[in-house]
Amino acid sequence: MATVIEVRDLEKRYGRTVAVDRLSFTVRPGVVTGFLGPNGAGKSTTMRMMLDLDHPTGGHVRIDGARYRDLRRPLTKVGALLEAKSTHGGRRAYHHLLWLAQSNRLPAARVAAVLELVGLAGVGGKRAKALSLGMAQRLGIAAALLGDPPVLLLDEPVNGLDPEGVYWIRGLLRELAAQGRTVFVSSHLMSEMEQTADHLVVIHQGRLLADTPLPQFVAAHGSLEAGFLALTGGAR
Ligand SMILES: Nc1ncnc2c1ncn2[C@@H]1O[C@H](COP(=O)(O)OP(=O)(O)OP(=O)(O)O)[C@@H](O)[C@H]1O
Repeated sequence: MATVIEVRDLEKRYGRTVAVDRLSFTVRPGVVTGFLGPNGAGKSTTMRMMLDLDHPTGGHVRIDGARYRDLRRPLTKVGALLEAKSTHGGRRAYHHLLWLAQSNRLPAARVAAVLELVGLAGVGGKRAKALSLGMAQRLGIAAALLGDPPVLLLDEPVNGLDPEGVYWIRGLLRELAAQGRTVFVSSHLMSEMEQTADHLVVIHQGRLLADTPLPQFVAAHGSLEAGFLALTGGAR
């Protein structure tokens, strides 16, 4: 269950744009690690490279020493939420998950279990295009949990959730971490991170600004917001 993700000297250039600039950090099990940075900081690019969806121009990511693409049954090792609205619009929520389960040799019973877990038990028959953004986020989280993976990578999972949904996901992330999973969650919402994360990885313009336990970060800067603004130059 205890899986470590190592990001080493990771770099991604798009022409002259350096989206990710020699980034190194380690994501550890049993805690929620918040991946924080302003819009355009390079969070999504980093997460795509963690999942081998994008090729680094330098450095690498290892999940318990392996590249994502070399994992034998990826859904049972790493669950990910990137684009909540990437589901085929005409497909019903239940069938979307069933297709994922069957194509990954996961028991069909997991589908009902994860729909229940994310609070979508009543709407499994709805087509994806009929789901609100909040429901689509929940469906994406259900897909991430399908293989009962020790690692969860979630890109802005709070987007589109109402206050009840935000409260729910906070509890879910804490529970997943308490189970010993490695939980890596990106956000540009500081107040949300302050209430959810145990550990922070802060980036700006593709570079690492901080890699520290949240309480230490807050103690050093007064608040997460003050520290974040000071580090990213927003307070100037
Ligand atoms: N496919 C691409 N081609 C060119 N530039 C890109 C591409 N993808 C990302 N970028 C650039 O790389 C930088 C980092 O983008 P990225 O989407 O990773 O940031 P982010 O931290 O996830 O931002 P947000 O919070 O807005 O999603 C930005 O300058 C962006 O314009």
